[in-house]
Parts: sequence; C-alpha cells; structure tokens
Amino acid sequence: MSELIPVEPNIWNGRVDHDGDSQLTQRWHQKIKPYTEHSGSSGLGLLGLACDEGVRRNHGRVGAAKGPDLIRKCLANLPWNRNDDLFDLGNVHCQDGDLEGAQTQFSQTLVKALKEGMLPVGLGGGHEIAWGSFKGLADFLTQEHKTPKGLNIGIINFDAHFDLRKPEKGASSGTPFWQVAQFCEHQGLDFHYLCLGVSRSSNTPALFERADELNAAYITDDQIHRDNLDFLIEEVTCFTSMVDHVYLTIDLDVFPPYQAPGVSAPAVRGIPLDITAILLHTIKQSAKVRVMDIAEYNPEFDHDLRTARLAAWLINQLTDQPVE
Ligand SMILES: N=CN[C@@H](CCC(=O)O)C(=O)O
Ligand SMILES: [Mn+2]
Ligand SMILES: [Mn+2]
Repeated sequence: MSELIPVEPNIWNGRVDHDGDSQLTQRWHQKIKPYTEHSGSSGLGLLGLACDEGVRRNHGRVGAAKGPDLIRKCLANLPWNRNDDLFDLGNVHCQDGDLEGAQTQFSQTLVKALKEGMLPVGLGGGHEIAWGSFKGLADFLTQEHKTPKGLNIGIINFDAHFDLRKPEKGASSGTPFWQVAQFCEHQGLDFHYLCLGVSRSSNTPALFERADELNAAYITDDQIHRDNLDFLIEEVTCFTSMVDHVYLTIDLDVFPPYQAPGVSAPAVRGIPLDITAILLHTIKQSAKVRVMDIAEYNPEFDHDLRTARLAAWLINQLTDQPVE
C-alpha cells in the first residue's frame, strides 16, 4: 500500500541571516510549515512522489524515489520571495510496486491542496507523477464546476521525450500523457499537449507519429535557441491563450547532461537554460498555471547536487514574486 508520509524536519535546514529587516532575510527553511488540513491559508504546497516504479517498468535507471527530499534540501536555503505561506504536504511513498495506488494518493492529496487555495508543486520521482498531477487538477476542477465539460487544461511538458507510450504492463514513467489523452477521449475533451525540447534522437518515428495522431504540439530541442526566440514565445503564448488552466511539468532530462546528470535517461543535446527561463517567464505571465511539478530527478547519478539545485532553481523561478 502506498502511503503519504510527512518529511523528516531535519531536511529543512539552512543559513539564518540577521543583517536586515527580518521579513527580507527569510529563506524557504524558515517559512516551511507541515500541512494540517483546513489550515485556511493559501500559498505554495510541496508534495513529493517518492517513486521509481514507473522508471523500473519503463526499463530505466532507478533511484528517483530519493529525489523529492534532496530537491527540498536545495530549496531550503533559497531566499523566500513571496508574501504568502509555504506548506510541506509530505511524500507519497510508492510501496511494493503499487504505482497506481501512489498516483491515486498523490492526486487525492493534490485535490485537498487545491481546495485550500494552494499552488501545488510536485516533486518527483519518475514522470509517472504527471498522471497524478493531471488527474488531481482534473478532479478538482470537475468538483468545482460540477461537470468535466468545463475542463480545459493545457499541459506544457519540457522533456526530451514525449512520454506518450501505450501502457504494456500497467502505467510507467513513459505513459502519462497517453493516459491523459485516453482520459480526454473518454470524457469527450480536447487533448491539449505541448512538448518542448523533444529530441529526434530520443524518440522513435512511431512516437512522433503518435504525437501527430493525437494533435500534440511539439518543438524539438534543436529549434530551441535564441535566434528562434520570437517564434518560441509566440507558440507558448498561443498555447496558453487557448486553454483555461495550465499544468506545467519539467522533466529534468530536457537539459544538457552537464547541467542535469541526475536523471534516468540523459539527453545529449538538451535545451539552453537561458531560453528556458524566458519561456517559463512567459508561461508564468499567463497566470493560468494551477499545478506544476519537476520530474525524473535521480540522485544516484547526480554530482554535487547539481541537478537538485537546478530543480530548486526552476521552482524558485516559477514561484517567486519579487517586488517590481
Ligand atoms: N520517461 C520517459 N522515459 C523515456 C526513456 C527513454 C530511455 O530510457 O532511453 C521514454 O520512455 O522514452
Ligand atoms: Mn518525461
Ligand atoms: Mn524525459
């Protein structure tokens, strides 16, 4: 049975500064509170999926289950740049290979966080987190609107891979967006999926064909460069304007291997971080991001927490609200 377990408090450690107004010297580790139901406060809600069963089933290099706590360690010391609260909802631990149970537990916890008014940030774990995140958002919106017809969710996935595989023996880290496409078909909904940074050398032509059949939008890694910036911003803006809600997911294997060695399936080329930052800013400006997550962090292959720091930096980019 998969279980939601609070994190050890000693994960949230860091420097304490006294040189200035105490409101302006806060770091994440000083803001974090464990989540208690009906806390009545909005803010960020961190929720880990300590699971590598999806990667195992997808024949990848396991180790991602230890990812969420190391991303927290790297978040701990970052400066806090928001006016609201920060909650740790804990980790859903996938036990005895119960991936489907873990995804269900994850999505149910996400629904609670969304009902509280939080912006949930998922910490992976393999990319099976995406089905849990999408399903949690879809269930929440269905309950809010009393009907699934009001769901107009766009998924933006930064990833070297489409993750549109058809499940063989159950779901895996390679199947989440196929599962979403199936869900949309059953509910009579459009499937809105934009995959950024997908690599021709990491996906077979069959997977490109499947993306086309499903009307998925994609931009390949070699198209993501500065000379193409206007086009990239236009594509992202056009996609976000088409939907009411955005679920944003970043698979760390979309970055070059020297920036993100700690993943199951490293890219060779990867997309540039400076362009990614601009695109993330564009997505953030849409004010439609309801759920975000970081996937595929695998500490077994990381060096000096380089990939975990990158994950924390991405979360900070997406959530900070500096005074302009
Ligand atoms: N999460 C996705 N993983 C990739 C793995 C590719 C590989 O192991 O080489 C995929 O299924 O395409
Ligand atoms: Mn992926
Ligand atoms: Mn990937």
